[in-house]
Amino acid sequence: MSTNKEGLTPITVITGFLGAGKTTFVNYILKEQNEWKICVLENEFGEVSIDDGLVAESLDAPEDLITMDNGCVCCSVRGDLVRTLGQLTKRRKEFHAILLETTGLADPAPIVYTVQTNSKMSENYYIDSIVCLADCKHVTAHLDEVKPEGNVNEALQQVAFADKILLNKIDLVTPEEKKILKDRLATINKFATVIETEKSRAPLEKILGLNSFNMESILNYDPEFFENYETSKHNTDLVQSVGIKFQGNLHAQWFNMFMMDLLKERAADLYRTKGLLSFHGQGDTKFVFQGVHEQINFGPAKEPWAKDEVRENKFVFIGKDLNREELTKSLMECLYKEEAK
Ligand SMILES: Nc1nc2c(ncn2[C@@H]2O[C@H](COP(=O)(O)OP(=O)(O)OP(=O)(O)O)[C@@H](O)[C@H]2O)c(=O)[nH]1
Repeated sequence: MSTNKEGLTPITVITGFLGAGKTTFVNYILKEQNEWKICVLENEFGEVSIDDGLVAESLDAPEDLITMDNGCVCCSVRGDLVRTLGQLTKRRKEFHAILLETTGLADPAPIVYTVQTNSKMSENYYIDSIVCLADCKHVTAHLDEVKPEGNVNEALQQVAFADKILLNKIDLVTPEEKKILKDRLATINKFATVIETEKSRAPLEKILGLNSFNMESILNYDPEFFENYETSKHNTDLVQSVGIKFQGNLHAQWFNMFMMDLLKERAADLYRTKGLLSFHGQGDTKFVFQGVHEQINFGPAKEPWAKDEVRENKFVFIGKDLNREELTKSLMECLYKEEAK
């Protein structure tokens, strides 16, 4: 490993707004980087956890994935993150690197603050890099969002604090749109290295083990950083997460119609949708559903339903003004019923 912090364990903090490609990036690293033993800390915004299952499929050992589920890591940073990294101290020398995947609504500032100022953290770990995934198609709208007084714009903070910005999903924009976006990002953060990616596939020699985290550029962005970030300043109440779980097989056509109608009306408000689904007539195939606003990916999971696994459909909707009862009712109506043949 090329690091000047011998003896400490490097942490790569992976940030970026909801659906930008963070989990795709973690999975890509786990597949590409075969020589390193990597520990993944996963923190997901959403009442029902789906990403941990998708990351676990790429790991050799299940104990190398630690899920932090006591809320958003930047809000509970002194609790969950400090405790998790504290417990990991005993095992940390087993690992070449730690990947910390934050939620799409996390402000990286309190995380940086804690690792830099908490002696138990700084005696064992250091931040190697803050990598921000930026979804070329949607990041501008999130950067433009005006937040109520006293609340940070998380998308802006994520870009501002990064030393690497992965301009992801370049397949979804024109060269002109990409140029405008690059110029915009440079007005927020002119220090970060920008790497264009599709499916988060950045050359890893440009990402890992470079000790590229730069406190100076952060202080340049926010000279009062150490006074400002003892507590988190984002408000997750502005965005709702509705998690729904139920057993049974879905009717493919009814579910498709439900999703199409929902997106037609609510794509702008629906930041993120995720699901693990069981369909009638599809045998043991487990389906994964991934949506970012109007952009939907749908297909079979890598692993089918296991023999003794309960076939529970799981959905997460993250966005504004979501109605839990309505969503639950509409989804339950998509269940296949014998008499509906
Ligand atoms: N078209 C396109 N889709 C992509 C690209 N990269 C990732 N995706 C898709 O975008 C969706 C979201 O990707 P994730 O990796 O789950 O995003 P995330 O940032 O982890 O999402 P959250 O954890 O919910 O914040 C998935 O359906 C991915 O397959 C890309 O370069 N192009």
